[in-house]
Amino acid sequence: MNIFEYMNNNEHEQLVLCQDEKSGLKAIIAIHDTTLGPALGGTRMWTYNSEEEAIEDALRLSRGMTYKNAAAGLNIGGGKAVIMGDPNSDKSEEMWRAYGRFVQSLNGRYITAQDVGVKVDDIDNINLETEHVAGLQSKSGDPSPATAYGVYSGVKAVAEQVWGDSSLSGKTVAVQGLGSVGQYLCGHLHEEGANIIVTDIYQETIDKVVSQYGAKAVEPDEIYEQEADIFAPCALGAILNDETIPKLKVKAVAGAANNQLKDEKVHGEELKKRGIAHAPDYVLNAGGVMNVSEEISGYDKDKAYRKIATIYDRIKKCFEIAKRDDITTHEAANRMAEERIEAIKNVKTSYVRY
Ligand SMILES: NC(=O)C1=CN([C@@H]2O[C@H](COP(=O)(O)OP(=O)(O)OC[C@H]3O[C@@H](n4cnc5c(N)ncnc54)[C@H](O)[C@@H]3O)[C@@H](O)[C@H]2O)C=CC1
Ligand SMILES: O=C(O)CCC(=O)C(=O)O
Repeated sequence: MNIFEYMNNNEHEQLVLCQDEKSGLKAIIAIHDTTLGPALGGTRMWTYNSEEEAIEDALRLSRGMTYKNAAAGLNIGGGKAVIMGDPNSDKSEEMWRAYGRFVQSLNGRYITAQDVGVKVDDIDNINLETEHVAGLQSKSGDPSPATAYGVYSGVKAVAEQVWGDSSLSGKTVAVQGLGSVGQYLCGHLHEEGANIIVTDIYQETIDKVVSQYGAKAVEPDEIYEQEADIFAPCALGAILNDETIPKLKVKAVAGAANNQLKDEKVHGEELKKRGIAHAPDYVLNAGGVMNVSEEISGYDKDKAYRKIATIYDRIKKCFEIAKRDDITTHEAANRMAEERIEAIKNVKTSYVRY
C-alpha cells in the first residue's frame, strides 16, 4: 500500500503511528477532515493480521466518520483510531494511559471515543491522561441506547416515506442481530406495537428478546426471506449483496449495521431497481456519535436526544435528494455530507487572528 497515495486519493489530513514498548501499545490514529471541527471517532481494538491492514482500516473508518458527522449536522470532523491487539487479553491500564498521552499530544485535533473492542472502563482509563475523549461513564456512557433511539426515529421516517404514515403499529420488522443496539431497538418497536421477527447467533439472547417482546425467532440465514415490512440489519456489514437482495420481500431496509451495502454502487442500485427503500446506514446510526459529541460542551442528555430525533428529518432529506437527482439514497447521503462540508469551507470570517 502506498500510504501517501491512498491519503491523497481519499483526501486524508494526517496519520499518526503510536507505539509504547513497555505497555505493548501499537495504535494508529487517522484524521480525515477537520473542516467542520476537531476530528471525532471511536478507537477500535482488533487482532489485525498486519500493520497494513490496520492502517487501511483506520484510514477507511476515519473517512466514514467525516461523512457520518457531516450528515448528522455536527460541527466536528472525521477521525478514527485502531489499536492492534486482542481486546480479550491485551488490555491494561498502562496501555490505555500510554494511548491517552498520544491522544493528548494532538492537542484536540482528534477526540476519541468507543468502537469495537473498547468499553466504557477503557474510555475512563484514557481519560486519566487526556481530556480529548468522550463517552465517559460519568457523562454519556454506553452509546448503544442513543444509537437505537436514532435508528428507531429513522425507521419511522422510512415508514412515512413508504406508507405515508410514520406509525409502526401493526408493521412487521425483521431484526438481524440482538446485540446492544438490536435489543434496544426491539424495545422501541415493541412499545409502538410493531410485530418483531428476530435472529442472532446466540440462543440465549434470542430467548431473552422472544420472552420480553413476544418476538418470533428464525434461523440466521432465514431472516432475509421473511414476510415482513421492514428489514433492520443490526449485526454485520456487507449483508446487502448478490445473494441476499433477491431474497428480500420487504418494502424497506433500515438498520444500525455499518457498511450494509457490499458494493455501495451496485447493491444500492439493485435495491433502487427493486423499489426497496434503503435508509443510508451512517445517517441512521449517527445517534451514538450525536450523543457522545454532546460531551464536548458538557453533557445534557435531553439536548442530545433532541438532536438524535433529527435523524427522522435527515433520513427524509436523503429520500428527497435521491428522488430529486434520481440517485440511490446512499449516494444522496454522500451528497448531503459533501455539500455541507463544501458550504462551510467557503464561509468567510471577518476575524483576523494575530
Ligand atoms: N453500538 C453503537 O452505538 C453503534 C453500533 N453501530 C453498528 O451497529 C451494529 C450493531 O452494533 P452493536 O449492537 O453495538 O453490536 P453487538 O456486537 O453488541 O451486536 C451484534 C449482534 O449481532 C449478532 N450477530 C453476529 N453475526 C450474526 C449473524 N450472522 N446473524 C445474526 N446475528 C449475528 C451478534 O451475536 C450480536 O448479538 C454494528 O454493525 C455496529 O457497527 C453503529 C453505530 C453505533
Ligand atoms: O459512538 C461513539 O461512541 C463513537 C462514534 C463512532 O466512532 C461511530 O459512530 O462509529
